[in-house]
Amino acid sequence: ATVLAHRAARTHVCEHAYTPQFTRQACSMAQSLRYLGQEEAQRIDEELFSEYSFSVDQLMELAGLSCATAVTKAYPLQSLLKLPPRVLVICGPGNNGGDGLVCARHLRLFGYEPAVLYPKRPNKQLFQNLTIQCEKMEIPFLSEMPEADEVDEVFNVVIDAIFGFSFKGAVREPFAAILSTLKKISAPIASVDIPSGWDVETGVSDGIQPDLLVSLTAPKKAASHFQGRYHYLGGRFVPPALDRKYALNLPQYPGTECVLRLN
Ligand SMILES: NC(=O)C1=CN([C@@H]2O[C@H](COP(=O)(O)OP(=O)(O)OC[C@H]3O[C@@H](n4cnc5c(N)ncnc54)[C@H](OP(=O)(O)O)[C@@H]3O)[C@@H](O)[C@H]2O)[C@@H](O)CC1
Ligand SMILES: [K+]
Repeated sequence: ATVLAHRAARTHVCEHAYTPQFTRQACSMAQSLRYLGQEEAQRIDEELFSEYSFSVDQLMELAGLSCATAVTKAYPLQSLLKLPPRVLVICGPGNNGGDGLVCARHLRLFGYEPAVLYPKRPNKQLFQNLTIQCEKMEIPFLSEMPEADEVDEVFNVVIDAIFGFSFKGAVREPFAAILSTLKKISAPIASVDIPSGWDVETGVSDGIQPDLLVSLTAPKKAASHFQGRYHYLGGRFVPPALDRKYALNLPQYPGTECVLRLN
């Protein structure tokens, strides 16, 4: 809780910060950005669809765009050492994987050269559409996970869109082998919503260690264990009433930005 309060104190935009009645610290503590448990994250997700009538496609598009934007800010094209500017996007079987496909498409539009690994594809129209969109953008799909040294040789960044807030239990194949390769690479890992393989609330001690984490809607509790350089908040689609109901205390995004750096 101390870590979270500290992070929030550093990042929260506080309208009372400069008035004499409130010290910056007291005000930030009262309005800390909340880190969500697994069930709460799933409930909010469900409510966005049922009560607020969003479609999955809509929110996934905004989530994936946030991820591509955060990647672009953390690893600008001109800073990349390996050319062409290839990034590997690994997509899992749920909506986190869908965010990854959207992210790949936007990264292509931003000038990167993404390649996608999508080993377990759900039989749903949404994911088929996202796959076709990537193919039409001339994004290659890999047939297998490259070895760790090959990843380091070819790719500047690896996007981890394997599991999100619905992950539970021990990792099953083929993702266990993929995650064990990711633990060996030195290229930076950018995780979408949760570092894959981490318990959504408690994290893990021996898991992958992403360099960038993009928390969508609001950070999940595991994010308090994140040790990487860049933590962004994305998914700028939360209606104010939902923010109030769950006391999310979402910070103000700057201007028209779709991401906000938390640390
Ligand atoms: N409101 C928001 O914030 C929005 C959130 N969005 C995104 O949605 C994400 C949540 O998506 P989600 O609910 O589809 O689940 P997700 O985490 O992708 O994985 C489920 C899949 O993983 C599998 N699986 C589970 N455990 C496993 C294991 N141990 N080992 C192996 N497999 C395992 C499981 O398989 P099953 O158990 O069904 O066999 C299932 O197929 C969220 O994090 C965010 O990125 C945006 O798109 C839109 C707005
Ligand atoms: K992930």
